[in-house]
Amino acid sequence: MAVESLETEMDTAVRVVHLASSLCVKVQDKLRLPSSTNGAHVKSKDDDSPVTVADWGVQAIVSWVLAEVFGGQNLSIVAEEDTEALSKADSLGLLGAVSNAVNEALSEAPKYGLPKPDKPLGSTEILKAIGRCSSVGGPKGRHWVLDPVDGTLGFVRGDQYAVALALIENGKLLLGVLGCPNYPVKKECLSNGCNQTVAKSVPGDVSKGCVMYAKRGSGQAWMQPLIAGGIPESATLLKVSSVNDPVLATVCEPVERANSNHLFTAGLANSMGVRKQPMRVYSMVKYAAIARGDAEVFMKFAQSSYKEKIWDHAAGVVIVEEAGGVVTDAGGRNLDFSKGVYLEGLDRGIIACSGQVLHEKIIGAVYASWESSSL
Ligand SMILES: Nc1ncnc2c1ncn2[C@@H]1O[C@H](COP(=O)(O)OS(=O)(=O)O)[C@@H](OP(=O)(O)O)[C@H]1O
Ligand SMILES: [Mg+2]
Ligand SMILES: [Mg+2]
Ligand SMILES: [Mg+2]
Repeated sequence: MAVESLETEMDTAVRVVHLASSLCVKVQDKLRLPSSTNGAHVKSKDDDSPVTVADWGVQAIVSWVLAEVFGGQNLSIVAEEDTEALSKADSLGLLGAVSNAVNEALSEAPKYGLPKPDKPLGSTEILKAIGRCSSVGGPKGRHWVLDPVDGTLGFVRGDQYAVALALIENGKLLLGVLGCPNYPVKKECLSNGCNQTVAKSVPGDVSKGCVMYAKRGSGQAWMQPLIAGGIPESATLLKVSSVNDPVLATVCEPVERANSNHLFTAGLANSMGVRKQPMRVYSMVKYAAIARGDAEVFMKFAQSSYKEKIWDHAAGVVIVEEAGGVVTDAGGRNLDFSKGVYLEGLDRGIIACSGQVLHEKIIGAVYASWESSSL
């Protein structure tokens, strides 16, 4: 496939994910303070999932920066959050906290090679930036796809989460960037496999994280360390694991049983000969783990009533594929980013693998287990 230049798009996306990740680090630090000072930072959505100052804050700065760089007129951003809860009369404190986080981050933007506003953004401008991200994507045109904080549950628990930004054009992925502020460049720096970095964290310390990025068709995926107050000069090339024996493979999956059927994936893993315990990790850090060879398989089988959203996968898929991996649904088909907000037509679940050999074994195990369960 011909590689489009996309220089400004990639450069801006990487820079803004670094900046957004630094905002998240600061907000997550605040969440560790005694409850009297952090109450304003976490809210419950209608489906009981959490949303925080960081989710809205990241959405606001990414939207503002993209509009500055590419012009707001024809900009299409498909993103998770909206302004409803923030616009309520009793949400002034929350909006104030989002405002502070956004303006603090944007004041640092020039250090990241990004524009900053002439004066701090007011509440109206912040709500406008968040609200601008209400595009529904689709099969035509260019759409940015943003999950401002993926794994918000992990985020509020002081654990793994990711900032995920991707670009699709005519339904195809062009690029993806993943900020993983609690996923150190070297996995040995984690205190407990891929989970729980809390023990080693120092407030305000961004050096325990990384940012990954890849351009479709380049055959390359890159990783940079997250550093304080700017962008590092170097990046390292990522490569998926070469392990293709299930006995040696590490399988990762969502932490919450409600998000993926642990029993079913344990059966699949067992039937193909996997021996290691699953690595349960919040967020798209699972894709990051596959891309850089810390794990070989990521499986997610949500309840059949749940529809996967494009922002939960877009950035991770392109990074894993360009690092040499394979991502499909459980029927072996590519994920379809052309149908709007949802991954319409997804066959049962998502399977990301370091290579073809393991992938074929899992698809085979899914068929076998599905057939035997309907006997
Ligand atoms: N019921 C259900 N089933 C499956 N998936 C769901 C469900 N509800 C939500 N979500 C989406 O899952 C995103 C978090 O996925 P994770 O893989 O991080 O799950 S887990 O927190 O580790 O269990 C999470 O992303 P964020 O909201 O960005 O955190 C949701 O988009
Ligand atoms: Mg998400
Ligand atoms: Mg999210
Ligand atoms: Mg959410």
